[in-house]
Amino acid sequence: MSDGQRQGVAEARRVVVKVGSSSLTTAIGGIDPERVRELVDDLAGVRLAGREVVLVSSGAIAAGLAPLALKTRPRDLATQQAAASVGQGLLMGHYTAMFADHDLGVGQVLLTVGDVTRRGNYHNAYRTLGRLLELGIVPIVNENDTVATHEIRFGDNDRLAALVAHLVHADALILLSDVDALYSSSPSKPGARRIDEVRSDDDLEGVDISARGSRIGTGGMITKVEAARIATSAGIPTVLASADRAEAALAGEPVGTLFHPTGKRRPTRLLWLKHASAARGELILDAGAVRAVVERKASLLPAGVTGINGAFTVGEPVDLVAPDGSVIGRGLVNYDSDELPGLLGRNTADLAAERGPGYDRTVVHRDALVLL
Ligand SMILES: Nc1ncnc2c1ncn2[C@@H]1O[C@H](COP(=O)(O)OP(=O)(O)O)[C@@H](O)[C@H]1O
Ligand SMILES: N[C@@H](CCC(=O)OP(=O)(O)O)C(=O)O
Repeated sequence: MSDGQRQGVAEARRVVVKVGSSSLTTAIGGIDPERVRELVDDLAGVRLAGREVVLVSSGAIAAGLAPLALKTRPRDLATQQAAASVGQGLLMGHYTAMFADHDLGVGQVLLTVGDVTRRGNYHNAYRTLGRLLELGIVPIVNENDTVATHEIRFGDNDRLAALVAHLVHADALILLSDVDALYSSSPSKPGARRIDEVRSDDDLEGVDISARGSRIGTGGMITKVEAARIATSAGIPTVLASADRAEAALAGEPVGTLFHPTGKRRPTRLLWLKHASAARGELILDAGAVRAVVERKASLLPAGVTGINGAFTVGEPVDLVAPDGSVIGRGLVNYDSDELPGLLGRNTADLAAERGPGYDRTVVHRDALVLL
């Protein structure tokens, strides 16, 4: 079974590979060209063997530190963004030159949460990545750090990579880091045990992933395990391995930790909605609306909404809240928050007769809604 999954990784036609800052930079920050070259050589080999590769690369902020004479990763968002702005170009410069040595072209794709939660932007991102792959280009994805604010940040590229893997219908996700596998506790602790395979959440019980990662990386092991859970829940096998074993991991050799698929592929946009979106507000439902949405999988109509919180516009994610305060789902709302108060509790036919045909629309359509 595990050999089968490794075989699946080896045969994956389309792979998303994520590499962390700590695997691309020197201990004091700044790009380490040798490490970038080793990675590029491995990925180019895979690409030239006919497989499609999407690289999700961190390292923009780390690469921008030295040129700005910063000794450590800045705490404030504006300076992080400035560092990312300087570093992203440097990083792409290295990738462009090094892939060109293999006669391969690269394309930069910078994404924000909104790009993958709003219907139009999401299709756009999907189309662009698909076209780049058709053209034989290696897309290099990062978060668009220079414009992302706290509210609209993914914050970590591990989760972004899992969502990109789902977006491009990847057959495997490879998370490369400075650690060679998942351990039962921080590998620096005595007695930490290597975990070769994770088949379900049960295998993660008692595993301590709380220790902070490298000084250069952001998420540590928490975001990697979360990314693996997102990808495997959507049917994508995931391997966590050391960056210097990229070739072996992609060849399906027994390196790192293999996370087995736990679920099946689901409509892509809804996965984004659940894992990548921060709710911009809340809709408070009455008991009948909760039953309709949860049991009958119906759309939410104005008649079942008793109140709203927050400020949001059409197409943004909102939480659906039951009368007892529990969040039952998340959906993309069809009205602006300032329009809704006058519509609450009203019947759609009456609203349409009174205000015009546009007012017979749902507040959240069932196709744009996930239950939590
Ligand atoms: N249970 C664990 N198993 C493996 N590594 C762990 C664990 N808990 C914490 N870590 C830490 O997570 C680090 C990787 O995270 P991070 O530095 O953010 O990497 P990256 O820059 O590749 O995203 C490892 O170097 C390790 O010290
Ligand atoms: N977008 C940021 C990376 C954020 C991040 O997740 O970093 P890491 O934990 O090193 O994968 C950058 O390029 O610096």
